[in-house]
Amino acid sequence: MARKPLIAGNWKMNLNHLEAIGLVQKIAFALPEKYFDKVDVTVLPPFTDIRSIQTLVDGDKLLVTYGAQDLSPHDSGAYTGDVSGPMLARLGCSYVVVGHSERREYHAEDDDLVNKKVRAALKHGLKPILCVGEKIEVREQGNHVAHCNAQLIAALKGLKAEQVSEVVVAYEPVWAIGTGRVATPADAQEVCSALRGQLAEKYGAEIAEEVRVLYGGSVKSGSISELVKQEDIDGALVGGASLDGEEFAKLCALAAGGPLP
Ligand SMILES: O=C[C@H](O)COP(=O)(O)O
Repeated sequence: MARKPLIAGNWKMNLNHLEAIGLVQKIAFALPEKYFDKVDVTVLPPFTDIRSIQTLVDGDKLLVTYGAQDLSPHDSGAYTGDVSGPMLARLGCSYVVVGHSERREYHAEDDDLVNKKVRAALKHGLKPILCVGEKIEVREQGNHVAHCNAQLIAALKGLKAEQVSEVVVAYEPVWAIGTGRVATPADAQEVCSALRGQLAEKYGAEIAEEVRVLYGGSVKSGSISELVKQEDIDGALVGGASLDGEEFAKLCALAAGGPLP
């Protein structure tokens, strides 16, 4: 089964709601509708931008979807500062990032919490974009594949096979994030293919064929084509390059197989 590529723009902690509207308009203007047959495009803004993006997307019937960068493992209650799955679902979010290395590092999120967040997302009809990836020391020791497989299996613990088919996996080597040092297509393919292999072993070949596995880490329009040519890479989780509307639209068009708009 051919998987439709997904390009997800993780804005991280950038852009207020007015700037967010401007960026989504730029993307929609630069990327004609025909591209959306061949690539799914989503933006992942800060929470404070989501309502404005929802209004724009709904009002102008844009084909760009949107989501969030994190969610609470809880549905409601006394969890100051948290934002829940039901709240995001009500705002029309399609995706939510879970287990990004920046959350693991700066908010001490462990595999158990990541698992709870994956479950919370699925419970409310949000597709989790589950991030896994190794730090440089792990790669230097040659343990990157085992490390990423272990993160994947821990995050999916207790899920049924049909739930796993809703998950998007993103392989993001920590050493490639925001460094300008993109993994080679072969390095990225090695891990993405191993992750799909793990999914096949645990949940069956059919499910593993359905799951989209993205690569993330310094992806730009100049590197996307070679990455998506790899058998097991179904798109990208893009940070820095997603903040530039024209560059992001170009990247999406190339992931769709071109031509450039
Ligand atoms: O979520 C996105 C990644 O952390 C990649 O960020 P980057 O493209 O700025 O390296």
